[in-house]
Amino acid sequence: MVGSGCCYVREDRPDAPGGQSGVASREAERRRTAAAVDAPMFRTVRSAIDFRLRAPTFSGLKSTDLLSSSRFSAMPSIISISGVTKTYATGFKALKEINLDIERGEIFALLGPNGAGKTTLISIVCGIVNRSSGTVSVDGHDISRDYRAARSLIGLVPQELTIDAFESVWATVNYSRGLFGKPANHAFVEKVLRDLSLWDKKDAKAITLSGGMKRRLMIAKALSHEPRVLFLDEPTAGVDVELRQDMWAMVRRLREDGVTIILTTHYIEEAEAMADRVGVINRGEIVLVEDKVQLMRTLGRKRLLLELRSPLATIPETLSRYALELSPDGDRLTYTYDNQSERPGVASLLRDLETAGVQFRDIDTQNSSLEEIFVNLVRKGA
Ligand SMILES: Nc1ncnc2c1ncn2[C@@H]1O[C@H](COP(=O)(O)OP(=O)(O)OP(=O)(O)O)[C@@H](O)[C@H]1O
Repeated sequence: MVGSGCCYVREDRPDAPGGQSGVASREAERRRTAAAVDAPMFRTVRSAIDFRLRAPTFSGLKSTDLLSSSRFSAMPSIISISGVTKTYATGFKALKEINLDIERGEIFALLGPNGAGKTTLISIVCGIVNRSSGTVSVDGHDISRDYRAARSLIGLVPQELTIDAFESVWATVNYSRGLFGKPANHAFVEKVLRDLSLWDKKDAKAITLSGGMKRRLMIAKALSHEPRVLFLDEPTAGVDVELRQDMWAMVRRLREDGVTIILTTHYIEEAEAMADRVGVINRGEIVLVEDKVQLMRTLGRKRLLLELRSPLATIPETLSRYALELSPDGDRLTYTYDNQSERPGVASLLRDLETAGVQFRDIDTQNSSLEEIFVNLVRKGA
């Protein structure tokens, strides 16, 4: 998970043994943040902003599919990641030559199994982790040479809660805005709190908020300095279904306001519900970047379910070319086919069923979910 960022450093809790007072704690956070924002550039690298779509090729897709899949390709990318690698001090290669462009105004879901490198990649873009090689730019600002400008465009919502328990909602968000050197703007902060349904809690101390409200407060904090890009690391981990849907709606509203959103999630349904594009990372490599709708069309499978009038003991020999599955009770036949497959079609199956004397009382089709596609991709790359 994304760890504590430069502006989300873990605060010393006043209630912790030996903890600081709220004021001292805020002062410590201010100093740490200022130090991080002023930190000398990690390394000077030549900016290599490349506005071409650089989706990696995937065996199941034609390059034309990839090129045509981007609804945003006419606009310059807001984040451009080029040849980024990361080798940790242990010698572990967490990222291997990552090339990825995030398009302006999109919701991009970065999916991958545990340890795939999602957090490492996000942390590099946010300037929390140093890359070993490669370049990253945010809206044209190189994250090394132009760190302040790049960082000020980014809001980061880490998975861990990093809020001062004894501070009010109002103070938390206004203070966070100040950390980025932005002048006070109470009207803006009010709008953020209203949009996140936190306005009636503005005077409440963070400790009195529910888990879901705390999570929304983290988002308000991340939005306080009016970033153009919002990173959400597992935004709905441990959040109930109703709140999850509220958060999805909120993220969509942010996108309508022109904020680009990059989200990591283990809930594939979340990516399916929200993302414009999906990137899959596995073992430090991006194995796929694709428009979600296109992905589901191209890699998705369909299933034809036939409820039989009378159970079958075995599948008739004349139907063997269809690779049908018979349910254990013999009541149902399932025919799975790729959307783009050259296998015999449904019409010929229905004809052959009739010839074989197999009658059915109901028929249904199902599309495979993004989850199935994801599991297949990760398994292939394993
Ligand atoms: N500081 C570190 N030193 C050495 N290895 C690290 C360090 N941080 C992360 N790694 C390793 O790098 C790999 C990628 O970790 P990362 O946290 O980026 O994965 P992730 O995709 O975010 O995983 P998860 O979904 O579990 O959060 C993992 O194998 C992890 O153990």
